[in-house]
Amino acid sequence: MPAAPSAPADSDGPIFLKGHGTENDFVLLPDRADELDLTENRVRALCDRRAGLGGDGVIRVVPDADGGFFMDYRNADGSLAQMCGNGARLFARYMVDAGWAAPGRIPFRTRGGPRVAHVQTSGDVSIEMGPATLGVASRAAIGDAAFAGIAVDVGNPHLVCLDIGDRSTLAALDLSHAPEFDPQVFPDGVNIEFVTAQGPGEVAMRVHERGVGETRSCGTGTVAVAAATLAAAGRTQGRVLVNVPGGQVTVDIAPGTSMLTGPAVIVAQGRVEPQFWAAHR
Ligand SMILES: N[C@@H](CCC[C@H](N)C(=O)O)C(=O)O
Repeated sequence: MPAAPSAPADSDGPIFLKGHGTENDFVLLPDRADELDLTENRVRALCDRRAGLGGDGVIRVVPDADGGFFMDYRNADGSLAQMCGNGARLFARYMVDAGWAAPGRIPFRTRGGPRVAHVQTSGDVSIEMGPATLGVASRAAIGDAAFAGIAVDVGNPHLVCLDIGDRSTLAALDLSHAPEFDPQVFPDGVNIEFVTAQGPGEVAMRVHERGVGETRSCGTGTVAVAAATLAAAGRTQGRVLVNVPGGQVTVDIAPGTSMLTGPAVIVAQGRVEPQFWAAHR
């Protein structure tokens, strides 16, 4: 179980934890005193997979003045995002394991609005993700190949491309570069999911994340995909199992809200070296 760290002094180099949710991996920075100066440069340095700790993003875990908690999520390129579903599970797992919150129902804030985690002493974590709102039809392109998609807002922006072919077509997509998208529909960039059906209530997807690149999972993306999958079948609620390269999550869509359930794994903890922290100010 992770220890509840004492207040990190910015000059000492902060306490960190490393973990993942379905292999979408993050550096957690517990910041009980809300004093860490988390610059874009520091986020990029921590997420660097060769010269840093490595991660798809950084999450600062911060208490709120009202006794609640704030998930300060940053993408690996240093940009801010409204919400991160896999990261939220890890954030909530940390708070329970470290004794910041009692097991059970844990409300918290994100830039995308309030959310609620459901965490027990062990096992999967569920996050009430709010509404997944379907928007306009749009397109993604990878080289000469175009894919019809639909915009879905899960607090952050997604472009879900359903029925792109079979599993081998999905596996063959080149996501080493960002797919093209319509900047008029997505002026702030977009996370793009490519999806194939796998049977009743089950799909497989790959994702290219805004501010990161291809990741092995995206929690908000799985919720967007579940909502789009159900809508394509004329449904507004139901359960969808979503297979991602890093594992499987369960998404329950209901009118006006959604629930994401999956693993949250803390792998290690330590302290960032003061020299590293100072060098990337
Ligand atoms: N991996 C996340 C999503 C992180 C934010 C995203 N890259 C964005 O910029 O919107 C998830 O699990 O939801």
